[in-house]
Amino acid sequence: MADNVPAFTPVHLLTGFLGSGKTTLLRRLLSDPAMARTAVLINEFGEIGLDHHLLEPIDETMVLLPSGCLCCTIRGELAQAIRDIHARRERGDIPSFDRLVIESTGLADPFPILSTIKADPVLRHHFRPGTVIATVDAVNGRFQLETHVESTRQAAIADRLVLTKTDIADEVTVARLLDRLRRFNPDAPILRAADGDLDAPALFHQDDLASAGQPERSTRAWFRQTFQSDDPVAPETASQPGHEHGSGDRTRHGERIRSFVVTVDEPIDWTAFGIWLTMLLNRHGDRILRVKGMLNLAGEIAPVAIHGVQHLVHPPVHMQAWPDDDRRSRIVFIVDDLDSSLIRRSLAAFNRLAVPLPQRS
Ligand SMILES: Nc1nc2c(ncn2[C@@H]2O[C@H](COP(=O)(O)OP(=O)(O)OP(=O)(O)O)[C@@H](O)[C@H]2O)c(=O)[nH]1
Repeated sequence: MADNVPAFTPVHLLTGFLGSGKTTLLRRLLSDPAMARTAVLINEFGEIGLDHHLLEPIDETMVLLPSGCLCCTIRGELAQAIRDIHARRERGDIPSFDRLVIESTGLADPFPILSTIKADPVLRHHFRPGTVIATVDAVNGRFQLETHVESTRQAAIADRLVLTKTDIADEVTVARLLDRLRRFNPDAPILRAADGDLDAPALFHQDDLASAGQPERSTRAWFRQTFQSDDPVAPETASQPGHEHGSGDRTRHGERIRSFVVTVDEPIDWTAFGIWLTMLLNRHGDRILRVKGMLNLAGEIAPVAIHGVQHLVHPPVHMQAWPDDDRRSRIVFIVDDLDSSLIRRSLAAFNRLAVPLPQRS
């Protein structure tokens, strides 16, 4: 058995709506030496995962879960992945770790993820639920809270809320968002990602030091009470188009929200692409929940990462190197009730570069 393994390893959950800054925050937290002994599980809603590439570097304590959403379609895989990483730690096959962080998809309902750890007969002897951190996008957050119940649940259950993008949001927007957040999560500390002194210990360490069996803190207790009642954001009762609750597998993202990938074989002209993306998000931003990609730009040796969230286009980021031999540009879209062929056609028409793939969903 590996040395210095805590009796109950905390499993922290990093949640937050699509594009709200989970991976950015995780990358920042993992760069803190105090977070060295951390294993990470990443789950993305989409045909191909990019976050593990965007996090670089990757080692064997970082695991990309199968595509699908943790809260519904791949809960079994989550339990299995945690069991696997635990077994590899026990055998000394991977560096030992003191905490596990799960970055969930931006559409995940956090409650079933936490329940998985408690419900699994093996996991509950070695792991315990840790801190739930939810990122909330200061620019898009209010709209997302109003239109997507997943976003409300994520913020409601959080032990800590991290407000992202306050550097590009105006104060009135931020104040309104804070007011709304306080209505359904009155006591979680709210930190701002843009503040330079945001540190990992403030988010995690308190929990890591807690002994097993410590009473759960007030937010989660409040969540449980609330969600046993008929509160509008309760998982048992909430319903909205695109997130269906049936019997059996209780939470499945419905037909409206879908993901697809557009790949482009030839190097892309950045100016043309930038204009196309800006126009696309201007026109359809309400229904394009997320776009992210790794582009092979003409004249660049390494890929460039692009991010869009609804109407917002973030500045492109130059990555250090290609993560594998595939040199195609890959652009992942998560859309709400928008036809993928429209996007494929529009990109193809714009610069005649898009190579359509068969649509998955
Ligand atoms: N200006 C600014 N941009 C931010 C901040 N946090 C994140 N971003 C940008 O927002 C975009 C999305 O960030 P990600 O960290 O990929 O978001 P995510 O929640 O992991 O996205 P999904 O996994 O797709 O749900 C990126 O372009 C980030 O650089 C912030 O505090 N300020």
